[in-house]
Amino acid sequence: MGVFLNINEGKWVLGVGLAERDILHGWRWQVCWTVLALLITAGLQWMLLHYIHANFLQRERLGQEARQDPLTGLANRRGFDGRAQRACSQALRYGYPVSVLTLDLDLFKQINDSYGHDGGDAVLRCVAQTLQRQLRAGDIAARFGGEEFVVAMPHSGLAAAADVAERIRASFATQTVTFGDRIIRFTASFGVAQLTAVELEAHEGIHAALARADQALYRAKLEGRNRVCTEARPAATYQPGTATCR
Ligand SMILES: Nc1nc2c(ncn2[C@@H]2O[C@H](COP(=O)(O)OP(=O)(O)OP(=O)(O)O)[C@@H](O)[C@H]2O)c(=O)[nH]1
Repeated sequence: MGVFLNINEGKWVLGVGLAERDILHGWRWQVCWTVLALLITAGLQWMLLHYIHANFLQRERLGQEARQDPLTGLANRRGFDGRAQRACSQALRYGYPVSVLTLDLDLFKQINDSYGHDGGDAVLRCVAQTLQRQLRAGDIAARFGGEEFVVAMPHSGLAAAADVAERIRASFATQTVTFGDRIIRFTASFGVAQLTAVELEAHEGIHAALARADQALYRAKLEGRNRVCTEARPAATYQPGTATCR
């Protein structure tokens, strides 16, 4: 509080008011508290956002792991199903074909027996890498377990898919896996089938085509392995039980 006396042209003027220091004293504290409160709020918000982000990333990672084969990094059955289903819906909508191939390594037990489980695993990783190199970006490759792999190929009819399978087969047959100071050679057998219009439309129709590809694969094994077999007829008129090999 301040008292001011002003003598002006013989008149006395008395003024009473707060000193500048008193006014600013409260104001400064208010600013300090406000800034502190803002900083605390911002810190809490940052911590909350950080927690939500970390939680989101963890969920994403767990979801990814649930859809991925840990050995090869390819999709597992669950990952394949989701992506293949979407690919079939798109194919149906835009009117293009989808084919599938299944592949199974030949005499893989012998590889495990000769080079151990780690040697076998090295071959499985090599298979996955070769598939990723040979396939188009829109193709969906997966490991269903053991030495069994599948690929869904949007935009590929039966003949085109068989060509892709043949290219992969040839690639396997000529490449080697270096395991320590040893060289592992391997081959695989392939079955190929094209989804029918009904299968494209049906929920999980791709599994019917995979079953036909498996029948063709079985023929490939019977006929001597290291070969590609396709279902025998165009997908629209296919009767189960027939397959051609090359
Ligand atoms: N290294 C390794 N081996 C596996 C894995 N999963 C399954 N196997 C092995 O794969 C082998 C499959 O053998 P089989 O089903 O007899 O088939 P195959 O020897 O390939 O013979 P064909 O299919 O008739 O050519 C078994 O020895 C399994 O133990 C895996 O994740 N890693």
